Amino acid sequence: MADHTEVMKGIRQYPGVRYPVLTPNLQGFHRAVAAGATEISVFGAASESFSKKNINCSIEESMGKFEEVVKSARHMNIPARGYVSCALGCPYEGIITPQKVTEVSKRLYSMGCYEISLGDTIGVGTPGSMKRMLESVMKEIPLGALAVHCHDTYGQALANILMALQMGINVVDSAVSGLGGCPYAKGASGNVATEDLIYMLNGLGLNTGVNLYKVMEAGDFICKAVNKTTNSKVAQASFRA
Ligand SMILES: CC(C)(COP(=O)([O-])OP(=O)([O-])OC[C@H]1O[C@@H](n2cnc3c(N)ncnc32)[C@H](O)[C@@H]1OP(=O)([O-])[O-])[C@@H](O)C(=O)NCCC(=O)NCCSC(=O)C[C@@](C)(O)CC(=O)[O-]
Repeated sequence: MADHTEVMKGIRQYPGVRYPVLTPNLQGFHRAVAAGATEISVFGAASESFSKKNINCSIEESMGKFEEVVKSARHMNIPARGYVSCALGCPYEGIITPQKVTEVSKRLYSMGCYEISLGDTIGVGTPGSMKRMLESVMKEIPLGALAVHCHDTYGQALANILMALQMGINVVDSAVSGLGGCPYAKGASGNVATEDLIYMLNGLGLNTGVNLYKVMEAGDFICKAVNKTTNSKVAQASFRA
């Protein structure tokens, strides 16, 4: 968390692009706003153990902190997004019930988060568990306020996303080259690669407005910059060709 001020100051922000900043508490919120953030995100979990490991507080304590952040954001007309980590499984507790995910999602939505991103943080989900979890959450939160955030540790991300799309979800988080991953979810790989997601959506005839080739260029650039190899199958296949 400590360097997000530098990141915010270092990026060139384009109109029409959203740059939400992770702010788990008021301190982070004020720092993010001072650095020019125009959207923020609070990030809770459906697992007590992960909440304590990731943000050093219980789920209940985190809700108190998030309420302060979201209230301050609303006063400043800054949109607030909410994440629920471990929505399909926890590295410490294993299976997480859809009811628990729904309970945490409802808390975030009712405090004022405009969208709830349901995170399969360690990528253990399958289309079956994604379906069961979404069936539960969708009973309590409008479809238009839901997103999915799938890590690809077990190679299930695109299948899980397809299940979510077929159930009406139309906001999907991804990361170029499949970079990322949570430092407190041991062994978790990055989010689904944006290149692979765009390739699948294009194949479904869904217009994302995103240029796949430009994403691949960006992926190639950032992998070289951080000395990583891409996790994108589309990029690997395309660069081999
Ligand atoms: C939340 C804390 C800071 C609590 O950490 P803490 O130790 O309970 O906080 P504290 O209030 O005792 O402060 C400790 C130090 O952190 C500083 N501090 C306090 N708050 C902030 C802040 N907001 N931004 C920057 N610095 C902060 C504070 O100033 C102090 O600095 P010191 O005086 O020791 O120099 C810590 O647990 C933390 O940084 N957690 C985040 C870890 C992380 O980056 N996790 C990955 C995020 S992505 C994710 O969670 C999953 C997601 C969203 O991607 C979806 C999914 O895949 O599931």
